[in-house]
Amino acid sequence: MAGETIHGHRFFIGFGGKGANQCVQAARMGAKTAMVCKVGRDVFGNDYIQNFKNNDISTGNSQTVLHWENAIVIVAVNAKVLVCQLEINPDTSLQALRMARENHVKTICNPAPAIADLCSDFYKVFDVFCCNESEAELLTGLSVTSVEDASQVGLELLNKGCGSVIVTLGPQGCVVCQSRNMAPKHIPTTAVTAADTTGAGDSFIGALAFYMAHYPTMPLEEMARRANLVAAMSVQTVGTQTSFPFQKDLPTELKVTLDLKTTPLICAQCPQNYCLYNKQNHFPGEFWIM
Ligand SMILES: Nc1ncnc2c1ncn2[C@@H]1O[C@H](COP(=O)(O)OP(=O)(O)OP(=O)(O)O)[C@@H](O)[C@H]1O
Repeated sequence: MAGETIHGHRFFIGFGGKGANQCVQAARMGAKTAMVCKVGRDVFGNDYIQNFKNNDISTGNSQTVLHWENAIVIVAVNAKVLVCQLEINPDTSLQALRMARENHVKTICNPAPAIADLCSDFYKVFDVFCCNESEAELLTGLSVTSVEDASQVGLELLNKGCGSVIVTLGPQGCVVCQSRNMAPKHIPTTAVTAADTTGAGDSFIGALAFYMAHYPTMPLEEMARRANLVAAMSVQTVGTQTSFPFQKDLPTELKVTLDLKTTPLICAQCPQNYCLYNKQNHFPGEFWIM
């Protein structure tokens, strides 16, 4: 009842915010990451920034502020991938996405928390639009309860101007739609025993950002398949950031061996210099540096 004092059984504070979670997951996969944000100049803000540092995330473009004020921050764009959400003023995200595009930086837009009347420009300024079922519903007005529904909203989002769309579907994985191949593709995930699915979407996006940065030529479906598997690992442990796997926890198939980054692996089975990391995931025409 409202106003009633009751006994709690557990108290837990964890770091969050979608952007922060996604950044932490990408960093744990091995990506060089930076977070651009403002936090309050207080104990929570300090701990928040320290958490980024603990995860090897650069905070040089983040600020602690006493009073919330608006400022235009021009960040020299020197990144492979930019990930934006709608947790800040959408105009700011839109501007950042435009700047990234002008500077040939790949972009992921995660329209969360979703707003029904998202400016139509939004659908045109990023490379990948990644949303969950409820966000997809709010943005399109179509209900999403199945793979078929997700395929339908994916196509609807392509009609709004998106180049590539991923709709995540919890234990059913995700659906990928691309304007250059209008057939939606369902990418299932492995069945796991979920302990806590909070933050699964952020783990998925962090992993996706990592693959986009490290394997720019990998097909989006393959990135989504791998991101599914990383997110599936995260749901097996309680907590949000605390459940996100590190590179060392990943099965070999999902790993990038960073010290081999400059050593191309040549595929002996191919007539050309294809790089083969895993025989199951071989994409002719690509040269991967692992
Ligand atoms: N029970 C599960 N089993 C396996 N994988 C899961 C499960 N739940 C989520 N996932 C993985 O996580 C991805 C994102 O999940 P979901 O669609 O639930 O995102 P979300 O609703 O944004 O999550 P959240 O809001 O909790 O961060 C899925 O595409 C899938 O890869």
